[in-house]
Amino acid sequence: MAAQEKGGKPHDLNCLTIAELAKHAELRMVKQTRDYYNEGADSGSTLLENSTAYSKYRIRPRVLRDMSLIDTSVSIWGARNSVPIGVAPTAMQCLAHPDGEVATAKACKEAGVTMGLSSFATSTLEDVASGLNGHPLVLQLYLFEEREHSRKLIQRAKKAGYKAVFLTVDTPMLGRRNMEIRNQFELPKPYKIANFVDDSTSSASEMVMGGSTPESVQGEEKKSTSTKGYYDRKIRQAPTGPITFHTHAPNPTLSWERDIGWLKEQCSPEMEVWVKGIATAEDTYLAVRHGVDGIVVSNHGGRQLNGALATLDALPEIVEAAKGRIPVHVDGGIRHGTDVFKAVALGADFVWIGRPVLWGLAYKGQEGVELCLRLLSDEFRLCMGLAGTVKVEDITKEYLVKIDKSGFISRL
Ligand SMILES: Cc1cc2nc3c(=O)[nH]c(=O)nc-3n(C[C@H](O)[C@H](O)[C@H](O)COP(=O)(O)O)c2cc1C
Ligand SMILES: CC(C)CC(=O)C(=O)O
Repeated sequence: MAAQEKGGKPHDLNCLTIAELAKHAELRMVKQTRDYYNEGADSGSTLLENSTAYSKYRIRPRVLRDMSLIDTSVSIWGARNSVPIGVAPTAMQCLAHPDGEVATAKACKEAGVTMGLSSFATSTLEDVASGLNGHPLVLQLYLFEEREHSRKLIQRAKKAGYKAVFLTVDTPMLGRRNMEIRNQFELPKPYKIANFVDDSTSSASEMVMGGSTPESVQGEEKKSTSTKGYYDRKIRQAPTGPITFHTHAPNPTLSWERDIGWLKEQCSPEMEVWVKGIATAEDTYLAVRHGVDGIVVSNHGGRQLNGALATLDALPEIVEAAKGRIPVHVDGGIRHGTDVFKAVALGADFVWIGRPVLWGLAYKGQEGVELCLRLLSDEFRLCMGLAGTVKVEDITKEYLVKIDKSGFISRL
């Protein structure tokens, strides 16, 4: 069902909001995928609070300003992004739709937004980049203990024209996701963790989750062809989380001192180095001191440390600590154009969207991702217009108030 929106693409009358998109997607995903995509760690309280934090703020709209020429775009990595919104890296998108990350990338190009590709994508980074003609892409990295895997991946990303790497720093071990454990998550055939399929240093193309017990580690041993060192590692990793993925396991040894310098050397000069998963002012100072190019305030969509602060609540101290020296992006719980406005008003330069994109992909492949991005972009544009802001730079904390539990309203 479709109706023509004035001057734009047709509305999908079955799906006018991200909440409706989530419902459509739910019907199209098998249980294992739905649980993997939608779950948070432990009780899911951080997952929930990432979204509800937005309702603590209300907008102070200004009126009688000429709103006929609104510019929602921002500059990022030398290109114009149509809105301050990017697609966050999320693993294994072929679970949502057979076209997976390639469809997401095409939708991003169509919408004029940047895409983040997960290291654990089910499409190769080259397939995702091909045909995008320089449209900005960033590669999310898990820096493995075996540096060779990461080094190769970085070289490939440089060659394919990726603009930056996002080192994920909130995952020294995997958060506890109980539904994954219960479902004994397994990446179904024929899908592969595509970036490592041809990696001769390991056999990292299969993935099993849900194995936090020594028994399930043993279970996977039967499926694997890897070396003894690999099993040693898995056994060492096993009690720390519900996920095991061959030699490419979460790396508990990551540190500012040893790893950031190494990563910068590997990426320089073609790609910037960002860290994704910053949640405090203290780590923001360290990020600046270690020369990273930017940070993403993130708690991994509530999938890692449950009980961590909602990202919107963490944002102000981080913006203050960064003092404009490096860009500050944020993700987590963004489901409305007004959420994007509020995050920008609190000092974020840019926001990233995770699950809604997966829902779009599950709903209608590339078309569904385009729909997701269009809904958020249209809502953001409308919010800017109704709040009285013509350019993204106009959106400041002057446009927000905070409302506490008893209804007390304070200016920021
Ligand atoms: C299914 C799923 C897979 C994810 N995979 C990765 C990943 O491979 N690497 C990473 O850094 N973050 C990953 N994330 C976290 C996202 O990049 C992002 O931080 C989070 O989804 C933002 O929250 P939102 O889903 O509420 O928008 C994943 C999130 C989901 C939901
Ligand atoms: C393969 C996983 C480690 C991907 C991830 O980051 C996630 O599921 O949150």
